[in-house]
Amino acid sequence: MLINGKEISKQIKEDIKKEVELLKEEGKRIPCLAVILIGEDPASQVYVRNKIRACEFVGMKSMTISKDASFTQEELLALIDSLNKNEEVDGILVQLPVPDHIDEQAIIEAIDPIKDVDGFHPSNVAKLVLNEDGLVPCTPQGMMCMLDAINYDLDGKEVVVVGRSNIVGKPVSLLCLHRNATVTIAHSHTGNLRDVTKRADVLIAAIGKPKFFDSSYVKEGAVVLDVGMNRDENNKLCGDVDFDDVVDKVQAITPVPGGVGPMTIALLMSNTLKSYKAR
Ligand SMILES: Nc1nc(=O)c2c([nH]1)NC[C@@H]1CN(c3ccc(C(=O)N[C@@H](CCC(=O)O)C(=O)O)cc3)C=[N+]21
Repeated sequence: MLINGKEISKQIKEDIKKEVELLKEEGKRIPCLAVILIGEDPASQVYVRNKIRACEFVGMKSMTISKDASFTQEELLALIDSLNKNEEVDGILVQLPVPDHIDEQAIIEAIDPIKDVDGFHPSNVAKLVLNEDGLVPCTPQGMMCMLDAINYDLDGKEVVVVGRSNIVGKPVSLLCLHRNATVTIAHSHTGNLRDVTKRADVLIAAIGKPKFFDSSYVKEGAVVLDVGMNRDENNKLCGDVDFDDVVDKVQAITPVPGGVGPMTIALLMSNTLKSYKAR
């Protein structure tokens, strides 16, 4: 079974669109997302454009603030401060990665946690660890929605997450744990990775290596969620999973493109609406 992220994300955005339309009918203020892009990375420009397009689809306002790569950390902190204070702005997203001369963690911590639609601020991270209500990173949330879409119950299941980033690996592990899965986090220092991943009822691939996981890494009947966003030898978009090799062995799998990526954007809209309501 193919888990169609494009379709599931469309449904989520349709629901948000209805909520925003209701706000408009009631004469209320419209939710607004501010996206900051530093530098000219072409991939980042594509993602930011997709985010703005999603705002238009759901009827939200958006602000794109593009600065060239020489923009300083002090200037960026001042910009974030002004957006924190701007009553019209509900969500603030600084597109990552930022140039080397900017301290990423300092930027994340400068964003008002109530406007932190990425869910990367330490106070939102703490809430996630404690299973309290807060803003949760978009990609991990999107993956939970994909499991919900196929009615997959994580309770008692073995989940193996490969990758330990703050953006994907760690938060998705916590979400699975909170649904009573047995969670293993594997990474570049894991010995016998194949032995670990072959135990997985749910395999979450988030290492950034094109087509790394072939069928020898996957248990028969597993569910595979592919977070990879890579280019293959023909410069075609591909995931961390060798889709063609794995597809016949699994219960369900997410494609790339059209899988986790579109879900990330839909959940960004959802987080922006959540920030709006909280404010
Ligand atoms: N502060 C911050 N927040 C992020 O959420 C964030 C970020 N920085 N930096 C970069 C990564 C990457 N990311 C993607 C979102 C959507 C697609 C997406 O829509 N992908 C399409 C294909 C897009 C294409 O054609 O290239 C798909 O998979 O079907 C991909 C990648 C968000 N990120």
